Amino acid sequence: MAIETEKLVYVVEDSVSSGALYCSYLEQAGYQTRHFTDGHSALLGIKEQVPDVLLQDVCLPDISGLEVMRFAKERSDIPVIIITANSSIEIAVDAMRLGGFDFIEKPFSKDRLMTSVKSACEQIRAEQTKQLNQPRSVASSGKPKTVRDHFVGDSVEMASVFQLLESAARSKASVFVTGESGTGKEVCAQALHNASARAAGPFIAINCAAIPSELFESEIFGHEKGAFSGAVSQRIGAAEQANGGTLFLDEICEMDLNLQAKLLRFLQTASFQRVGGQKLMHSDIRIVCATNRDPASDVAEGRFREDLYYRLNVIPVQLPPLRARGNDVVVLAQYFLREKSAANSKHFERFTPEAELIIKKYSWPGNIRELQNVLEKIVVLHDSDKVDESMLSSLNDNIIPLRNNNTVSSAAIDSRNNLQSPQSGIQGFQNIRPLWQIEKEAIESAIAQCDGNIPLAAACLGVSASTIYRKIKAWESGQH
Ligand SMILES: Nc1ncnc2c1ncn2[C@@H]1O[C@H](COP(=O)(O)OP(=O)(O)OP(=O)(O)O)[C@@H](O)[C@H]1O
Repeated sequence: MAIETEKLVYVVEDSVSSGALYCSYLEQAGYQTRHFTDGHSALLGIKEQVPDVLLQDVCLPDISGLEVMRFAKERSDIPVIIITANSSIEIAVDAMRLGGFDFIEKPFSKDRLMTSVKSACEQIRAEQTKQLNQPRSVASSGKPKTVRDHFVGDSVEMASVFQLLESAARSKASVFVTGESGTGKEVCAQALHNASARAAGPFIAINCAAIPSELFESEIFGHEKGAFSGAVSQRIGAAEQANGGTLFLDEICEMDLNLQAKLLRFLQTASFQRVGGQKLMHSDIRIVCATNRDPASDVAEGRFREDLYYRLNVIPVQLPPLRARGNDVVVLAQYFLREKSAANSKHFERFTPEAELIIKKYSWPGNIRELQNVLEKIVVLHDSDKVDESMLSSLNDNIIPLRNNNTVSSAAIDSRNNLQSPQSGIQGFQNIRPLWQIEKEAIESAIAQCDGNIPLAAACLGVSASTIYRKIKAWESGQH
């Protein structure tokens, strides 16, 4: 408490009355404040003394708010909270990408303002603690904690991802992770959380594809006892559980439009009500969301709200597929081989050069999850110190080998393009069944063998449970 009450906050807001109001809220909570009504006087003030936190409007009468932010950040990497009107939200998003800490939209409540400033002060405190502890942690662990610690692989292709995550870790900005299934989107969200000032807080993950739409609101915002039939006791939702930490919303594009509106309101106000509740609750969370779809086309087709997408996509992170990560595939294969070998008391140590070549050439449509599963199977089924070509024969049966790192063989593409619709059948090939039918049967058989346990069936099939839920949904709606 003592640290927060000593903090100096500069308020840069051209409206005299609004600025005075923000200052009075802050002073009531014990912060010291200075109010500037234009950009130039703010620059002079910063030159004289850099504040601990800068709270600033992006639209100023003389210069751009971004210039004030840049000027302050050149002197000291302080948290900058951007105030924005709905019409200037694009500038606010740019400011976040340039290192802003948080942005709040006018009109906002006192609570929204105080939550943001408090969270900025917590970030300062966490950074100070990190700096104090660094010599000790460097000595004990060999290097300070970064997002890279949670990822195996160090390809050039991933370097820009790491850089983006490192800067995102220092703010409260929403992060939108896209990438094919199994590329490590959840690993990414967890890494971001662990490297941020919120690391000591909770990390709550929700899979939007796995929750029936009628339970979704309660899952995120909780409910009061008796709110609906079946609500036998009060339930704390994910938004409340994640207070002070990170809420990871996986498969966000599966979220129902109705709930998207509620999530948007929550992002704008940082407040919500439990289902059936009257009380306005507040929660200070960072949202990380992910999808393996193309969110922009979901927006274009009206399945995803554009305004929500805008707020979530402040820091976009695109995870490259495994086949585009250069030598990472070999590094990851070696890592999983050692890990699975130790877990199964086996003695695998390496790959033969031929096996390594197959691993490099395979397209890995299931990405890292598939690689992990293939190696686990090999370790369980064989006893040796090396993985050879024969152990990877299942890959040869099922794959379209890559000509080079990123492109599928053009002969394979040509033959696909020449196919007629599977239902129509091609003369002389009636025994060949559509792939979706075979896939559906394989999935249904796995679910039956696992007594209806979809996550277990998904694990056995080497895909995520959300992939199965998505396919079931598609079959139900007559798509495949
Ligand atoms: N760089 C990495 N290093 C080590 N393990 C990884 C890495 N990336 C992913 N994994 C592992 O691969 C598996 C899949 O990762 P994750 O669940 O994060 O993928 P995803 O992209 O979220 O998948 P989906 O879209 O299907 O939900 C997990 O077991 C994860 O631990």
